[in-house]
Amino acid sequence: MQTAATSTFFANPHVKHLPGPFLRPSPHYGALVHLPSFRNKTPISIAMAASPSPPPPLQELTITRPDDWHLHLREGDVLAAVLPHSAMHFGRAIVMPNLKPPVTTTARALEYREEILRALPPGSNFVPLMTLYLTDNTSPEEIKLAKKSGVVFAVKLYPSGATTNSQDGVTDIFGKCLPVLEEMARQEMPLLVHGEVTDQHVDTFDREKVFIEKILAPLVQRLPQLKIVMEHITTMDAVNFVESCKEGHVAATVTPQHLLLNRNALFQGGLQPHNYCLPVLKRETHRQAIVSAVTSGSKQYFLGTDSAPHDKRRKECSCGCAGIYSAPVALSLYAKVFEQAGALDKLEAFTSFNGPDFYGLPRNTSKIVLRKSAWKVPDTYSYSSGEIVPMFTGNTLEWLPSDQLEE
Ligand SMILES: NC(=O)N[C@@H](CC(=O)O)C(=O)O
Ligand SMILES: [Zn+2]
Ligand SMILES: [Zn+2]
Repeated sequence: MQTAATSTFFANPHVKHLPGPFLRPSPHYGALVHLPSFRNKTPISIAMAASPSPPPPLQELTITRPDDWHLHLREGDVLAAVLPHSAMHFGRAIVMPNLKPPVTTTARALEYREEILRALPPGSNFVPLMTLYLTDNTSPEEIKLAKKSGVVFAVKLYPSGATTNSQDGVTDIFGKCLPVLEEMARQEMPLLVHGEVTDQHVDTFDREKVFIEKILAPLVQRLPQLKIVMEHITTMDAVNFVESCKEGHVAATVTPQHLLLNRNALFQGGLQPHNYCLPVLKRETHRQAIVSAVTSGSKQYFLGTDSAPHDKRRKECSCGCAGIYSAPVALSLYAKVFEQAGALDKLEAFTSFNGPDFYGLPRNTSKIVLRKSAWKVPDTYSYSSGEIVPMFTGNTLEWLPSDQLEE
C-alpha cells in the first residue's frame, strides 16, 4: 500500500449502477493481459490472480481517444523509452519544452518534433503538439513564426527557478514579457503556466495561491483576450480562480497524482521520492476540491498527465528531482477517479473533448476501450542507461486501456 489514497482505491459503491450505452460486460476478465515491455518493445504477459467469487460485474468503457495536454517526453534514449507509453493510447500531446537547453525557438521546436516522430513506434498516428519555452528575451517576432509554422500550439511560462529545467525561465513577466504576451493574444496562441511563485520566503505549499494573487489574476485583467491554461492545478484556490474566469479563455490541466494523492503520500512509511512533483501535493481538502471540479462536467478542465520521467537514481538520492512518471498508468487512474466520484459519464469530456475544444482543434475520431480488468504496474521500466519508476509502481490497477478501435 503506497499512499493514503490507495486505502479507498478499489472501494467503489457506484460501479454496479452505472448507466450508459458505453458500458458492457467484458469477455476478457480474468484472462492474460498484455503490457508493453519497455526493454524490447514486445508485449509481455502477466498472469492475473483469479477473481474472488462471486465476481464483480464485468464492464468496459468505450471513449473517444484521449489527448494529453501536458507531457514531458525528454530526448534521446529516455524519449525512445517513454514515447510508446503515450503513443499507445493518446492521440496527441502538448509536449513540454523544458529540455536542456530549452526549446526557445520555432526552429528548435521543429527539430525536436522530428526527433519525436522518428522515435515513434511503427504505424503510430500519435501527433506531438509543440510548445515554446518563454524567456525574458522571447520576441513577438518569434510568436509570429511559431504560429506560422503550424506545429507550435502554445508557449510555456516557467517562472525562473520554479521547477525542473526552469532556470532560463521568466524573471519578471510584467517587466519583460508584455509585448510577447500581447502578440500571443493577437495570434490566439495560448499561454501555459507553471503557476508557482519562486520567492523562497513563501511557504512551498502556498506558492500556487500566491502566484494566482500576484501574477495570474493581474495578468487576466491586463490581457483578457489571452488564452491561459493553468497547468497541473493543486489547490482549491486554483479551482476558484479558474471558475471565476471565462470559459474558453482560462482553463486548467489536472494530473492523476493531484486527483488521487494528498501530501501524506510523500511521507507514508518514510520519504516517498516517487510521489514528489511540483507543484507539490497538497492537503486532502484541496484534493477533494479538484476532484469535485473535474468530475462536475465543467469544460474548463482537461487531461494533462504532467508525466515527467526521471532516472531512478535521480529520484532516489540525497536531492531528488521533481516529477512523476505517469504515462503508462494515467488513463487507468483517471478512470478510477471518475468512477469513485460516480461520474464515469463525465470522463470522456475530460479526457477527449474539453482539451481540443479549448485549443480550437478537432476532437479525435478513433476510440479506445477501457476494460474493468486488473493489471499490475511494472516495478520499473528499463532503458539503455537506467530505469524509470512509474507512479503506483508494483500496484494493481483496474481499467486497462486497450488498443485502438477502428474509426
Ligand atoms: N512536474 C514536475 O515535478 N516536474 C516537471 C516540470 C514541471 O512540470 O513543473 C519535469 O519536467 O520534471
Ligand atoms: Zn510545471
Ligand atoms: Zn510538467
